[in-house]
Amino acid sequence: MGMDRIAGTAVIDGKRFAAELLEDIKLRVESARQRTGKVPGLAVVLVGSDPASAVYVGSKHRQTVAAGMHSFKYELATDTGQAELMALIGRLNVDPDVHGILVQLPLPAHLDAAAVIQEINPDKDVDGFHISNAGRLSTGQPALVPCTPLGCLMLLKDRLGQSLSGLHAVIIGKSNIVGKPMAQLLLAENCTVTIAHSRTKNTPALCRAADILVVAVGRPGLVRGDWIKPGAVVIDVGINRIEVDGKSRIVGDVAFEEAGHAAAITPVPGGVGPMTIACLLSNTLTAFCRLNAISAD
Ligand SMILES: Nc1nc2c(c(=O)[nH]1)N[C@@H](CN(C=O)c1ccc(C(=O)N[C@@H](CCC(=O)O)C(=O)O)cc1)CN2
Repeated sequence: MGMDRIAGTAVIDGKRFAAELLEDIKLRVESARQRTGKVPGLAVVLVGSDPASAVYVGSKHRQTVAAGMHSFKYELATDTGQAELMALIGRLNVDPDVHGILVQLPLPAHLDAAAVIQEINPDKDVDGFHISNAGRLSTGQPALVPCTPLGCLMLLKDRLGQSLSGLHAVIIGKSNIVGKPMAQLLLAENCTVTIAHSRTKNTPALCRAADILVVAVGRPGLVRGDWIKPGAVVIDVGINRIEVDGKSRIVGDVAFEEAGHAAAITPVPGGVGPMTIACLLSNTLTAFCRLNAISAD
């Protein structure tokens, strides 16, 4: 995978990696279609009018179609009730043309997001958020894995070679959709894993010992340059929208311009974000193949 450099640091081109992955997925979708006569279908449910969510759902729809899959988009009003949303999921669970289901997060505050996630058939849970998939991941069983951590792992393995064994990985953030599954994935790679969070007292010191640093907090520029161990690989999951000179831009959780002594770092935008969507399509193909009892190759 191609990488540019800032000073001595390689910039990990997640956008390019994701594009290459999507080309591979497109070929595998066509192979699956030839073998089964069916096309993988992804259902995306958007509730409300959050602008960022609308951008991401639009991108998921376009890339699903570009990969040769069927995309089913459901746009529900902000005041949609819990029962109505649960009923839609129930219909999608048994729809033979739907192999992947996701409900875009965050949901409006009146909705019980945990219950919504639990309503999804685990075999169609292409976000990998269902308790069944989270439990399978934590116990080393085959599971649908959350898209962002899966994409981060792909970038790390591409950068560090296929073995991460023995490396010290520090993850800042303990969310169910990134931090916790990221820790499980790196533990499965035989990393020594530390999870730091808002109550951790010595986060900068922990980071300075990290060979791999994954930051998933949602605070712009939280990680300063002197938190980064020389030669470390930094994965910035942050997507923070800020105003600079009256213009809106997206920045990560790491002070990118201070990370010159890292061996490599993902940019924001153009790093982890595109991998999230590529891994969603990979998960949808995986779910399709399992539901149709064929190999994913
Ligand atoms: N049901 C889910 N909801 C959310 C998830 C998820 O995995 N499943 N993750 C995030 C949002 N997200 C996907 O939904 C996502 C975020 C960012 C990107 C991305 O490509 N970002 C670009 C910049 C795009 C922009 O201009 O904002 C980049 O980083 O280069 C893709 C998907 C929360 N919700």
